[in-house]
Amino acid sequence: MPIIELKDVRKTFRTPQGLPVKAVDGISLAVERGETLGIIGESGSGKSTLGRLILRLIEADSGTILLEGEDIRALSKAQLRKRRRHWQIVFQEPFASLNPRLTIRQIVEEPLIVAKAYGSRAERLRRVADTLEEVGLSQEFLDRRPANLSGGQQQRVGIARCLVTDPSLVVLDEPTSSLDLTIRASILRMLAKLQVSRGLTYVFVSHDIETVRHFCSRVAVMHRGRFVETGITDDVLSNPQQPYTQALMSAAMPPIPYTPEEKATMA
Ligand SMILES: Nc1ncnc2c1ncn2[C@@H]1O[C@H](COP(=O)(O)OP(=O)(O)OP(=O)(O)O)[C@@H](O)[C@H]1O
Repeated sequence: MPIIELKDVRKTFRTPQGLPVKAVDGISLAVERGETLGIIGESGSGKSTLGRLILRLIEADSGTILLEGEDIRALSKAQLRKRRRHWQIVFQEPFASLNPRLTIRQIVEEPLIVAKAYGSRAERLRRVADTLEEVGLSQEFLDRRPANLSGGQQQRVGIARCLVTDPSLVVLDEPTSSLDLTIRASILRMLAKLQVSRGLTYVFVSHDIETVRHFCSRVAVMHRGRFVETGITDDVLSNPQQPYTQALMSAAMPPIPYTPEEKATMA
């Protein structure tokens, strides 16, 4: 059974002038457990909207969305709140997505409190410390606040907050595009390791073709709310069949200079 299954999912927004924008226009897809599906496309093609629809962070207009076999559009708000801890998202801008008034400990503990399923305070705090360690942040970060962290450290906190509830599926929405190249590589390497150690499934939204090439087993190319091409990443990116993919590739940035060791851990 695929962990994610979408059938003919649609979402139309309205511009301030009232004109319809078909952000997601009839998308069907299946993602198997442990896979990383990359979604690429230019700005405005609908990638982030699709990522949010998959987790029901926004409501679809029509279509079916099954996560682990469960029809999430049919869940009540209360049921969805309970399930949400299994299906998480990491956002592009770590600082904007972290509450500046809270300490790192409070930020990472919050999803555990909301879920009401992780034991006593002591058990929760142990889980927080363990998860922070897993993303490379020592105990000394517990009492700091987001503003006192670097961009890379903030994103590690964002990832810890997402992993602390032990999810099976994570949508990564441009998780490294606000970071410097070297930090980007170390975060991607860590995400790749966590995927293996935790058996995670990733949906990776990105406009960076080279990152997708190294990080994703399969890729879907999105244009105006539709998939124009999907397949094994190497096949699609080495031998694009559709004119849109070819154009996207030729407009791509030069390859990021990953070291051979980084490539090996990200493959
Ligand atoms: N809340 C909203 N209200 C109105 N229009 C929206 C909303 N969210 C997205 N859109 C529009 O839907 C389309 C798809 O946007 P989306 O953010 O999903 O694209 P994207 O491929 O993720 O782009 P980017 O790479 O710039 O984030 C765009 O035309 C966008 O302006």
